[in-house]
Amino acid sequence: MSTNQEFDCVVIGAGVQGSFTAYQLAKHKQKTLLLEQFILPHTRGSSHGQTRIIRKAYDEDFYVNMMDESYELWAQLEREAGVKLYRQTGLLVMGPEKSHYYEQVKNTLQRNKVPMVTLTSDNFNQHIPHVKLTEGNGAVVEVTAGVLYADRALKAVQAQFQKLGGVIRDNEMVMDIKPGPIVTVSTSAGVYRAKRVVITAGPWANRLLAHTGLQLPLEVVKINVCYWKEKVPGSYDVRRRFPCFILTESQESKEHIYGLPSNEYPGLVKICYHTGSKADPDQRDQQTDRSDINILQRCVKHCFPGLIPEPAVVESCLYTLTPDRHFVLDCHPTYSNIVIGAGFSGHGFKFGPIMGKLLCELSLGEVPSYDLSPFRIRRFQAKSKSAL
Ligand SMILES: Cc1cc2nc3c(=O)[nH]c(=O)nc-3n(C[C@H](O)[C@H](O)[C@H](O)COP(=O)(O)OP(=O)(O)OC[C@H]3O[C@@H](n4cnc5c(N)ncnc54)[C@H](O)[C@@H]3O)c2cc1C
Ligand SMILES: O=C(O)[C@@H]1CCCCN1
Repeated sequence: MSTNQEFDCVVIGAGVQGSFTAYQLAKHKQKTLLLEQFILPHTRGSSHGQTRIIRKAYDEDFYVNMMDESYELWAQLEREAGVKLYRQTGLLVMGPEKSHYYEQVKNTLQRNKVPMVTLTSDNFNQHIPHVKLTEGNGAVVEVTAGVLYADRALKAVQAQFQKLGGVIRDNEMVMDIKPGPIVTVSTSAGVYRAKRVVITAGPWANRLLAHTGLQLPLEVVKINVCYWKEKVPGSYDVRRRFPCFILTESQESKEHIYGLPSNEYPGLVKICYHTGSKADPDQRDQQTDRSDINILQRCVKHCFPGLIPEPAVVESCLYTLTPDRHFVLDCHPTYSNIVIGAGFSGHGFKFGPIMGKLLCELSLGEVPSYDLSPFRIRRFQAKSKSAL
């Protein structure tokens, strides 16, 4: 393909958000190019890995409402692609009974009539074996939550995008963006012109936005993705209906600790800490701080007696955090034909299908299907530096 072509839309970044956005644009008959700096599939950004949690257990109604449709869109992709992407496991949410966040999650689930079971200290271990419920903690199970097969999902949505006539060019880094009524996108291999551009560059978002004179208050942190060995094989196995879980906070940690049943690596349970240390996305593995792993070890020792409290495998991933941990879904404040999806703050994968739909709507100048006020750039007013 000549590298001097014109498109209706160029999407920059083939993570889960860019891939679903490109897929939605192609569904809307837009001649779309999806650009990715690395050879696909890769493990350098935020969307890689075998599994992610899908849930409605949030403290905000707007996330629960979006998740209603997101589940439907995940099922639609499963049908179109003929692959299984979702496995229901339930989600165990544990947290201090009286803490604001735990109470908010419980109330939001009840208010939105999300199927859930409230456990007590008396019946907890009948439902959830091999886990210790800390004194003073409450526990609810969100029934329809489960596991998304992340790598498989990326492959599926990118394949559907191509089947719809979409073009993916990977191993092609975007080096410059020249805004205008027709945007010029220069890459390591050529120059493209497009009526509209969507920037879904994950941890590299601010690098790209700099070409448009905009910086957002985003912080990139490295996540140590830890897997812990079962003392008795199968104790925490997805086939024994062990659920995903979130421990909202504890003595050891102010941030969530979360995990999934042993699945992708037989006999190993993925348990991570919901933040990490500041990292440069291109130097991720120079960041060697392991204080998060120490927090996880104390939690595993205290709450998961059936696991060896030393990670058997440690992989890594990146979060791009906004100050309020809500996403950025908006048009560029100066160039309305440049749309931004960024700052997914470690919890955006499950929303991929909805993010694709919303970023596509923004790009086409349509009224978004949901109220995007929690996600608009203006909320950072004092913080976003626009040189223009
Ligand atoms: C360990 C971990 C656990 C998580 N758990 C969950 C979970 O259980 N449930 C959930 O819903 N979410 C979860 N998340 C969050 C979720 O994975 C992310 O929010 C989501 O993947 C972000 O996707 P993205 O497309 O914005 O970013 P990315 O996947 O990073 O995609 C951005 C892409 O842009 C490309 N790019 C950047 N710059 C350029 C350029 N100049 N030219 C071309 N391409 C470029 C990058 O190479 C990358 O492929 C987790 C994240 C991590 C790290
Ligand atoms: O988005 C999620 O569901 C997971 C678990 C909770 C912390 C963020 N990542």
